[in-house]
Amino acid sequence: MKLSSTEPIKEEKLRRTVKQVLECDVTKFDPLTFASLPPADCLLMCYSLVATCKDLSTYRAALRNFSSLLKPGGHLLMVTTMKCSHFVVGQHKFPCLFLEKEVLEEAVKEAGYDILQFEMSPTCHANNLIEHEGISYLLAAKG
Ligand SMILES: C[S@@+](CC[C@H](N)C(=O)[O-])C[C@H]1O[C@@H](n2cnc3c(N)ncnc32)[C@H](O)[C@@H]1O
Repeated sequence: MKLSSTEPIKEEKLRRTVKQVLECDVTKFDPLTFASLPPADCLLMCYSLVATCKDLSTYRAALRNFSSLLKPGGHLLMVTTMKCSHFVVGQHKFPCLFLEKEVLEEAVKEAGYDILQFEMSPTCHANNLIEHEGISYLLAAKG
């Protein structure tokens, strides 16, 4: 992979900004088992829940568990591969939760959020390691 000339600067900035790395298990009612943090202003979830949850009820529960880390009025920013059936890592093929826009929005609302913005990009990852139809960007506020 070729890095752009701004990558070292971005990496340095990120390393300065990140203060702590914590273990998190979204399948647990209390996802940060070994730590206690004040409620966050913002949560960022990228490509994780569809890869982690085997069905919709697990997905809904994980979203609720994860959201317990956010303060009321705080923001959730979620990036999701849409209509994804599987992804490949090395020799292994993993199933992915197949999500459509309406189902995703319903799950987010059910977890106690007001959706502020939802955008779909038809852009797909340019390789055959993942089968999907676009990427969604969702911004929501916790009620
Ligand atoms: C497809 S990767 C996305 C990684 C990263 N967020 C990114 O954007 O590149 C899915 C991630 O979900 C994490 N994961 C799997 N099970 C999890 C769980 N129960 N709780 C929290 N994260 C989990 C994996 O460790 C992995 O990093």
